[in-house]
Amino acid sequence: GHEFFSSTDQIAQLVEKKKDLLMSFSQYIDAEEKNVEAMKSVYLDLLLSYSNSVDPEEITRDPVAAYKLLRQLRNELIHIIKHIQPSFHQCNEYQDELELLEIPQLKDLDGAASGLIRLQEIYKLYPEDIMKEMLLSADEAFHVGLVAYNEDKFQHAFLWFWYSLDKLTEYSTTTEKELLLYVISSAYHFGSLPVAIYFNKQLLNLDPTDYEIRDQLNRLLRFQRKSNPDIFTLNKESRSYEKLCRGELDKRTSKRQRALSCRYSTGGGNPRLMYPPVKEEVEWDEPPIIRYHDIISDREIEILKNISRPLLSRSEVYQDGWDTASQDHVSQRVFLQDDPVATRVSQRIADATGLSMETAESLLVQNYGIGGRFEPHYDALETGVNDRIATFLIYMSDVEIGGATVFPDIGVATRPKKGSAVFWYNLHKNGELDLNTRHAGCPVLVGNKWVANKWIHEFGQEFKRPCSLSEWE
Ligand SMILES: O=C(O)CCC(=O)C(=O)O
Ligand SMILES: [Fe+2]
Repeated sequence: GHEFFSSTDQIAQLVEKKKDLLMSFSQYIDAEEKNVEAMKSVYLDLLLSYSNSVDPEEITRDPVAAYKLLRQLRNELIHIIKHIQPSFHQCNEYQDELELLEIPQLKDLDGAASGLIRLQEIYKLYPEDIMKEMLLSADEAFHVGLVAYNEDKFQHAFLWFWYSLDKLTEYSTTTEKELLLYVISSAYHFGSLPVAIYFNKQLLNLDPTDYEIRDQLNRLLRFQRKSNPDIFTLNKESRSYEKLCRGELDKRTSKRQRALSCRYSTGGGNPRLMYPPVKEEVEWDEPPIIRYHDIISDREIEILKNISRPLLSRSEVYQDGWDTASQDHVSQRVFLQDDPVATRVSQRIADATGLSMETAESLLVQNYGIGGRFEPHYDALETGVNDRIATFLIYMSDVEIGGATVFPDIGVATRPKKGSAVFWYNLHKNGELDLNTRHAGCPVLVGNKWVANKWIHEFGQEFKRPCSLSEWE
């Protein structure tokens, strides 16, 4: 290396070097200045779009708008980070903030698209029906189509690709050729050769010299069968769970329901219920499903939601020996421990049901996602000892469309009503699982769904709900 003190010429050269460096320095400043200008304009754009935006809770009522917002936010956040990352080393304070900032991942977008597809299946909706309030762009619809395609839901995929084709503009990232290829493949997969052939001809028109596409067309023509299946029969399988979610099949419209009652209860003279008494409504008789109206105030709900918000995490179900996030249960939840409002609510549940909360689980607050749902299940864990004897399910929001709690085996659907709760026993008096208590949370079509569960256990109820050896109770 250089040794500067032993030669004066080396010192002289250093002066030259300083001149070069100053030059580079000045160029660097120019570049930084340009960068700052660019950042300022990006910043102003983003700021403008932020101040223009409406209440996010209002947007997420509509699943399509929620999907769009999630995509847009992901892109914008990436954009911001790309701009400020190079300056990391200069501003240490931002480093922490950036690391804390969690950006939606691609799997979030896929999950959101999957939610839209599930809504379509259950509520029998075409893309146009589900986009009543908000339209998707060609690229957005293409992505939803791809997710459906990867889930082997080719009819839905077809409809989204077809829609996307219609919405294509010069600004779209996806191309007509790519879309047509997917349209053809989807039609082929759900068994409609005439449709596949029709679109293959259209594709060939784009470039009549494309041999691969001509080959594919010839192959399809050879395959062509006489049958002409109806491509518009969406989701033929109609499980009673899904029918109930759509509001079909609810047995309670019958005479049997009219015989059900509504009353004010003071819990057998419980002083805490004398004023105000709880409003009890029998939603179903066998097994009894009781609705308690005005069991929690709007203010209490706001408090519970606010403490839960930062703590929510993806619900997991026990599967193959692991707790895993599942497509069957798209929501986020948190058990609230040691919270004064939760404790007050717990006391009210004890008063209303006459059961002990000593062995109950902490209050579980849940918020559902896009197409959020909970597929049919039992709340009882079938542990044999100290199982979940009963469920107290509090509705912390109204849901405009969808989101009912349904009991497919008895044909009952209970609608969310803010401030009310439904209560039922999961176990017979002999401790056996009551098979009629299988239930599900329907996908939310429009609205935000918040619920809170209190799972009450067997221990401590011996004198409050006497056991019985009878098989019928
Ligand atoms: O959200 C609902 O309606 C049902 C929730 C549920 O069944 C549960 O959390 O166990
Ligand atoms: Fe449940």
